[in-house]
Amino acid sequence: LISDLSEAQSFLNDYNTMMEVVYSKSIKAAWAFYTNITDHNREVMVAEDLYSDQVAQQAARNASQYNLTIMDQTMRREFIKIMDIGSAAQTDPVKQTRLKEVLSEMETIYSTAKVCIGDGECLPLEPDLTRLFATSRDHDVLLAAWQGWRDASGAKMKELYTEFVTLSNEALAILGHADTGAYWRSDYDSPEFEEEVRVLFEQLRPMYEQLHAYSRRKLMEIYGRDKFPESGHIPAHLLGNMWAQEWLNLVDDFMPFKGKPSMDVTKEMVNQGYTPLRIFQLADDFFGSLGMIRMPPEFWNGSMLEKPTDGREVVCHASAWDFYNRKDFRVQQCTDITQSDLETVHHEMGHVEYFLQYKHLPLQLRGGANPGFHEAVGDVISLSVQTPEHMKSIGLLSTIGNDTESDINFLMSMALQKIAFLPFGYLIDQWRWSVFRGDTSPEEYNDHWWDLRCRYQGVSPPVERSSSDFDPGAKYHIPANTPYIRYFVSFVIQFQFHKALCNASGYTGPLHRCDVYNNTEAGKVLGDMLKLGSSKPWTFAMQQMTGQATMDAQPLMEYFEPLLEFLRRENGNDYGWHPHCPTFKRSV
Ligand SMILES: O=C(CCC(O)(O)[C@H](Cc1ccccc1)NC(=O)c1ccccc1)N[C@@H](Cc1c[nH]c2ccccc12)C(=O)O
Ligand SMILES: [Zn+2]
Repeated sequence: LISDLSEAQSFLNDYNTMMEVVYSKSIKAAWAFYTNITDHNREVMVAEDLYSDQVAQQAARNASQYNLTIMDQTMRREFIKIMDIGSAAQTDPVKQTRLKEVLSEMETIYSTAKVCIGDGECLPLEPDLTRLFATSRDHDVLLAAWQGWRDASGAKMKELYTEFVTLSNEALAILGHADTGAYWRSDYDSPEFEEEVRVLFEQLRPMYEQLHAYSRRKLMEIYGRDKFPESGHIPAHLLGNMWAQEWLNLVDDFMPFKGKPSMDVTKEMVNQGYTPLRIFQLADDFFGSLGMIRMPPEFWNGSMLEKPTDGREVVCHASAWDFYNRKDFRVQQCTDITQSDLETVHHEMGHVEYFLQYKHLPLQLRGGANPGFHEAVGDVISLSVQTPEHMKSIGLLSTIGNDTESDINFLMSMALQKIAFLPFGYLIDQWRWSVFRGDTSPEEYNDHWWDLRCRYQGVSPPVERSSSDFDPGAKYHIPANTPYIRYFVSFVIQFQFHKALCNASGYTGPLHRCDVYNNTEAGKVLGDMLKLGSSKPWTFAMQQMTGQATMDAQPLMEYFEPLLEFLRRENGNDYGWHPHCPTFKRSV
């Protein structure tokens, strides 16, 4: 083994120079495909990816010649990351090509899926079906869209997903990973990670149960009790979202105290002629107010901020892009003028702020402290933006009610985004981890999915499901093969971060009314954490920013405490649901 540190350092320098060129070329090909889905662009992307995999394989082989024991922590960390190349480890060209083709085919099916309704009109997910779920209160229309979407997306990719699981596990086994899920969990540096997130979920479950009970009661008033199963579940198509993952669109129906200003600023944004560009400029202004890095010209010139109108098929699910050349940083989003997309814009820009803050680091250290950190950055900013104070200061809210009732209304709008999401954020990778480790066979894919949905989310299928359905495939992250527990982690730690920034800014009021806009002390605390990238274990970054080294649900519970009290009073003993899905009465 080579035990010369200067040689190891020059290997790293050469590696960075070479891989910046290789990766940015491969990412440019991916961008071309995501912003214009054609067979040609897909083939070019697959070919570029195969090439960069081979270069990564060679670099990993070279890196394994060096003696890690003589290196400092950061250099050793960099070498370990260079050697852990994930699914790029597959050296069989047929299998490697097939793996990439299967993934790009599933991504294409999902991103071009449409639901054809009556008069030959076929609706895509964004913006049409998303708007329909936000605005329609027609049970049958929602059911047709819910079922149609699953027929057009998930049902079309069950065989492909089955093939993907085998190919992915095989590739990762070459590096010694037990399965794909084990590889994904290794990003959190803790062998007890599964247990840690289970404990967090159990801590937060009672709060979700209270919100679920309140929501169920409100929905029964709208749709009639006969539309709800005896088991206590809420039918999955009635929560204002294609996956029932966030319920913000129901805020006006769910508002506890009527007669107060609506917490849904979507109408106001439309009335004021908001454009996608203006929403991005608003988010950019917030980062600037914290003394953090604003988006560079390349961002504004290169990004795709709205769905093209030239008939091109694009991947509309939002994404942020680091081209690993320290110059090009972009967002791709089919931005609609809604409050939900106002959040997503801040979420995506949070990814880019992280890119900008760590771009000075060697390539392998340009990543989140852990994947949950990357997902939390934009959401922390959004917690300040959504306060009534901030909404009023940007002219999207007319009056701020400081009375208890207005406060509860505001907390309800936040709970419909953050509390509603928790079981969904938790269950997706419970399902995937069990598939990757072989505990769930392809015949069981859909049944296990609904078992988790009924058990943890208290949501049931509105129509009977069959084994030819593949409902997990109707959610972007499954065909896109993007891990999901990162969002559950983010929804917990973003409140720890929010509390740390509020403390740093000298704020002493209730956590849910804190707005750190214009506060450069808060910006410094956040920026200093982002600058670490993945150069240190995430516990170090957490300790530096919040004073403790663990994930902790306490700040989230503190934030929502006043609402929980209200919900417990409202619900009394009328809460909870049967862990198993309701059975469908066979029509005789
Ligand atoms: O998927 C997203 C946002 C998209 C993303 O920014 O997380 C994107 C997903 C993606 C990953 C890989 C390829 C393509 C898309 N992640 C990134 O762009 C990204 C970029 C760099 C580092 C890490 C992530 N949000 C999730 C979770 C979520 C629901 N509601 C929310 C509200 C606010 C924030 C997140 C959510 C969802 O829509 O279900
Ligand atoms: Zn994200």
